[in-house]
Amino acid sequence: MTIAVTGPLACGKSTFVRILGELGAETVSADALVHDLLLGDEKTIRRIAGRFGDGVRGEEGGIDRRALAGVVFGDPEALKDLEDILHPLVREETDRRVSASDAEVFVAEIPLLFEGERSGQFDLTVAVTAPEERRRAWAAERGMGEDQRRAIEARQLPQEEKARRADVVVENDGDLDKLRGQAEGLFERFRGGNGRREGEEG
Ligand SMILES: CC(C)(COP(=O)(O)OP(=O)(O)OC[C@H]1O[C@@H](n2cnc3c(N)ncnc32)[C@H](O)[C@@H]1O)[C@@H](O)C(=O)NCCC(=O)NCCS
Ligand SMILES: Nc1ncnc2c1ncn2[C@@H]1O[C@H](COP(=O)(O)OP(=O)(O)OP(=O)(O)O)[C@@H](O)[C@H]1O
Repeated sequence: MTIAVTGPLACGKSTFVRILGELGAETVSADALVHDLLLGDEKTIRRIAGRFGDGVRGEEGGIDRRALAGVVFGDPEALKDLEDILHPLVREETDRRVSASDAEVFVAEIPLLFEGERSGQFDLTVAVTAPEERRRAWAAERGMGEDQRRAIEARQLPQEEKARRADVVVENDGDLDKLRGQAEGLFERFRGGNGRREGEEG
């Protein structure tokens, strides 16, 4: 069974997917694939430095993500150019991993799942949501400025809309033990190939 997990900025998607991985799912993250490309894929690094200048190069030869974030979050045209470079590569690698997998449960974390119209490729879609003030606090904790947070949110559908489109909604409104319990409950359903239960919240 293939499952796509999405959700807004700092809602706990990666944590939820990590728990599913610990329970036995094979997992992939679009954000992590991007980070790998920016760290070590020479061709991609050259294209991005060519478009955005050597100021976005890091000291170790890869791209400095913080510098690049400063350039693209807040400039929709620049962000689109970056997405045009990265999204086809991320899509290709995700598809390759799904096809190569023989795992009973395969989980892909895709922040722009519904914005990119990719949801039909998966057996089931899950949206993780969290109270807004909590998401803001988590974003601030990781050093993200208000302007950057707003720019990212402007590029994404509101979390209510993501939740409306998803087959299953996981409300991350408690502690980590609660989230683990939610993941365990869903994983048991996924394993039976029985994730889709219309209208029910996870
Ligand atoms: C700008 C970059 C270098 C910043 O890296 P950094 O490590 O600082 O942030 P990170 O990648 O963790 O992203 C922070 C948050 O923004 C979200 N986000 C990232 N890119 C986008 C985007 N194009 N549109 C909307 N949200 C985005 C992420 O899902 C995450 O929630 C990086 O996010 C990037 O290259 N983004 C463009 C590629 C992309 O669209 N990625 C989204 C998944 S494919
Ligand atoms: N239920 C929870 N209780 C306590 N902390 C949590 C909970 N869920 C997530 N967190 C913490 O909140 C932060 C954000 O979570 P996480 O990185 O999983 O979110 P994300 O949606 O993947 O973020 P991003 O949008 O940056 O990719 C992390 O520090 C994580 O440990």
